[in-house]
Amino acid sequence: MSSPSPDYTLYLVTGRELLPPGKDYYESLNESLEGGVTIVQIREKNTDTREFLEIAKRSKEICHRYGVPLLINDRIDIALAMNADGIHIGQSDMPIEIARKLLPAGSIIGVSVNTPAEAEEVVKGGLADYVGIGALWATNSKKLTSPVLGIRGVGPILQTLEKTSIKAVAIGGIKSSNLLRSLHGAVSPNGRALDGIAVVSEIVSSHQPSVVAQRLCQIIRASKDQPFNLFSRIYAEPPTAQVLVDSAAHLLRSVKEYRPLVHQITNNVTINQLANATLALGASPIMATSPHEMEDLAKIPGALLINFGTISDKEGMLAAGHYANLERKPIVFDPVGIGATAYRRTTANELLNTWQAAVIKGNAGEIASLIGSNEVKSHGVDSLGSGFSSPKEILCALAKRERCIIVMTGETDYISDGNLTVKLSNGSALLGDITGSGCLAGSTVATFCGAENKRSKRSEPSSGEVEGILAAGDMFVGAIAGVLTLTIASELAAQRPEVHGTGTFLSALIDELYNLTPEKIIQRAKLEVV
Ligand SMILES: Cc1ncc(COP(=O)(O)OP(=O)(O)O)c(N)n1
Ligand SMILES: Cc1nc(C(=O)O)sc1CCOP(=O)(O)O
Ligand SMILES: [Mg+2]
Repeated sequence: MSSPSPDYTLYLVTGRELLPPGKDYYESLNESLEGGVTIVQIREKNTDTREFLEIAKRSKEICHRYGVPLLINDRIDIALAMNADGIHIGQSDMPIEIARKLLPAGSIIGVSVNTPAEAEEVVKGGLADYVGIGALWATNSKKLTSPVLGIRGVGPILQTLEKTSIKAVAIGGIKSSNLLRSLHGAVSPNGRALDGIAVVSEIVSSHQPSVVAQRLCQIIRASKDQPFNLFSRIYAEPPTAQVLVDSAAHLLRSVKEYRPLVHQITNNVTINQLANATLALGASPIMATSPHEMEDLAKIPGALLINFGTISDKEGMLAAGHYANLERKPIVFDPVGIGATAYRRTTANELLNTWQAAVIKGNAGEIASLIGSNEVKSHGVDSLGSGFSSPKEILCALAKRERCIIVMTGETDYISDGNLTVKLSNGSALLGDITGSGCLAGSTVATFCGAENKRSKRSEPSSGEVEGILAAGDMFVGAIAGVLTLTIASELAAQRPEVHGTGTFLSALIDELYNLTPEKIIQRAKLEVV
């Protein structure tokens, strides 16, 4: 019977050159294992064979005290000489066919991959136990010969493994600070996630490797326990339209109770409108853009809206999103006009590669550009035509790929978390005649996501439960609430006798947001689960 597959959860690759001054290597290894490291690879790039062999033998003794397998990097001779549990080889190392022949049956063999094609080769060969996918982020611990993948580069590689038993770890620049982002985003479109994370410097360079290892393990195990979509609360059974409307309507009370700070990096066309809409709902807007204050700002409870209408603050957007993920604040991303220019598309990719959005909101043209569909065209920041023939299919696919809630605004609005999709039919035609109605939707969605985040953290869950979630709370309901409040307020505004055009409509709209109540939302909401 073949030996059980190793636990790849927390994969330590050693690097003695990175030890803190005075820290003994064997002590550090022992503490790392105490902290929860589940598999170890000895990586010695500039060590004489005799010394490497000695280190490998002693390391194996220590690892086996914890029942942890010990692998050797590159050097099959060393692995054979000290009867290692396996080896890790890269694309330019000993071919796996020869390694498999030389090593005892049952040895663990891992292969580095940087592209789906390399992963497909591994799958075709059928000889590897796992792949090391890297480099995920930039790293100083190895001179890279292949491009840094970024989060969005891992999914397609995992997709090639979907129907196999080959395990996968990611490696390269993974720290406690980007671990949740890495775990959440590194998933194939069909939900195949990583089996573990490989680190060198985050553990080796620490004076307290057991503390670091323990925390990394806690986060990795918690995120493995989380359902596919880490944002929307997984319902015992699919909620009815009425349950969703009631939840969304009553979230208005949380906005007024918690007055969440809604940090909005937006464009100079609509900034004043968005700030007033946020205030009208009872929340507190801050429109800061400097990257230098994002770390502090992210600590203040609430949510972050990133609307790249004028993309004049990219550095601020990158920093704000990074710290919002760290502080587990929901991020609403509005890729305004993404279909209009190549620069917008590459910037959106860069932003989404750096941080994980809780909600992505766009019109049909922007959604089409994000998912790479030609069915709907963009015209500048607007969308052309009557929309998708199957909006639910498009939104579910995008939600699964981006691992977040997708909001598509238009004459009819759609919201999906990849499993559940709702259609919302409220709204006055005058919304389409004023500037920034789409931007307003992003702002109201961020306002309610911020309130929901605050509400759901009211009773701090056990740390394990929060660890695995990037932004606590039901962002699906937050998104529904944001769209419903804006569209229902627009209907009420359009009916007011003093409204004779877009100018009076806009001020009436802010008034109606100010006077909105849960009852009005429940009474007027036109929402159906599709
Ligand atoms: C787990 C894991 N993944 C990738 C690597 C890199 O291996 P390789 O490409 O052979 O590069 P070197 O480590 O040999 O420089 C790894 N070692 N471990
Ligand atoms: C050993 C190794 N292999 C990589 C790859 O991309 O294959 S990146 C890497 C070094 C990872 O070190 P750190 O965790 O300190 O960034
Ligand atoms: Mg190698």
